[in-house]
Amino acid sequence: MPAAAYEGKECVCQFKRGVCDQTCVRDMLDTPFYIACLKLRGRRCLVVGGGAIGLEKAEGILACDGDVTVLAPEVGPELEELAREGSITWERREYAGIQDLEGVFMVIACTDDTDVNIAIYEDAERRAMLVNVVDVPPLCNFILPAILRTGPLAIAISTAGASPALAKRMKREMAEHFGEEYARLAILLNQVRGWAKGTLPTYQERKDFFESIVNGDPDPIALLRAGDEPAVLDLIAAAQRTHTPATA
Ligand SMILES: C[C@@]1(CC(=O)O)c2cc3[nH]c(cc4nc(cc5[nH]c(cc(n2)[C@H]1CCC(=O)O)[C@@](C)(CC(=O)O)[C@@H]5CCC(=O)O)C(CC(=O)O)=C4CCC(=O)O)c(CCC(=O)O)c3CC(=O)O
Ligand SMILES: NC(=O)C1=CN([C@@H]2O[C@H](COP(=O)(O)OP(=O)(O)OC[C@H]3O[C@@H](n4cnc5c(N)ncnc54)[C@H](O)[C@@H]3O)[C@@H](O)[C@H]2O)C=CC1
Repeated sequence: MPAAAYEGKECVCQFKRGVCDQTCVRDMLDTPFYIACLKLRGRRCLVVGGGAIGLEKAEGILACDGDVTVLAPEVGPELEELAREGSITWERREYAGIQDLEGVFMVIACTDDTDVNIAIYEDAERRAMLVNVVDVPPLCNFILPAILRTGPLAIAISTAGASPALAKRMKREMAEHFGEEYARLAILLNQVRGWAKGTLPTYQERKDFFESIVNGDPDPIALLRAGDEPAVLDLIAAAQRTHTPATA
């Protein structure tokens, strides 16, 4: 929806309530986002709200080995099952204040109560921690991109909130271009990282080694696409021979 379409309408983000003045729409496109990959394994992540959106967020965090607590008086059957099997912790009550954020790395708020969502955002900001209130840009200090995952590869697409629908389309199109062969090549190259670090003394030499394979002739991606993994292993072995220092 073009920004002008918000004018004079009830505020979509519900933060300011009342009529939208487009502040958050403008702010988002003016915000340079710092893109990072978070390690959630073993970290406490709190999802407040246990509806369809809460489930989606809990599953996303679980897929990254985060330690998920869902805080909500009512949850859907899937979350109930995840709690029963011990995959998540369900605290069956309402959000009670900043003490609920103690020891928590990241909080995602998806209740259907705007006042609660605002309180969570403000408490989290007071603690300088990560907070995302789903679909409410002014109540997020990080936003979630659309992600295409294949093995160790993750391609994240953000439109800075301009159009999540477009991010989803781009994800589909990326999937057609970047298939399994890229993930396989990443894995094969990871297997020689130890060798490279132990054998090639400088960053420049390691860079030259990896780039000679990735951008090599024959093209390793084309070889993998043709199902010829042995040829890629040969390519890697040949690069190892070429790049090994004479004294090593
Ligand atoms: C800012 C952000 C904050 C955040 O939530 O993190 C945000 C905000 C808002 N989303 C809205 C709408 C929709 N969001 C989706 C879907 C996704 N939204 C996601 C992220 C983000 N959404 C962050 C920015 C991402 C970026 O950088 O582009 C994705 C990528 C990731 C995820 O959520 O995990 C996930 C796709 C995942 C996937 O499938 O891969 C769909 C489509 C659908 O539901 O299928 C629609 C309807 C179509 C449309 O609007 O485009 C609205 C208007 C609400 C309204 O109109 O009421 C707002 C608020 C506003 O615009 O004011
Ligand atoms: N369902 C959808 O497709 C979309 C929903 N949204 C928005 O995301 C939010 C969540 O959506 P749903 O999961 O569908 O909502 P829902 O109504 O199914 O779930 C709301 C959850 O919040 C919990 N909750 C309410 N007050 C609470 C409190 N004080 N403390 C802790 N938990 C509390 C409820 O117990 C429930 O588990 C809503 O604001 C909705 O407008 C946004 C985009 C799409």
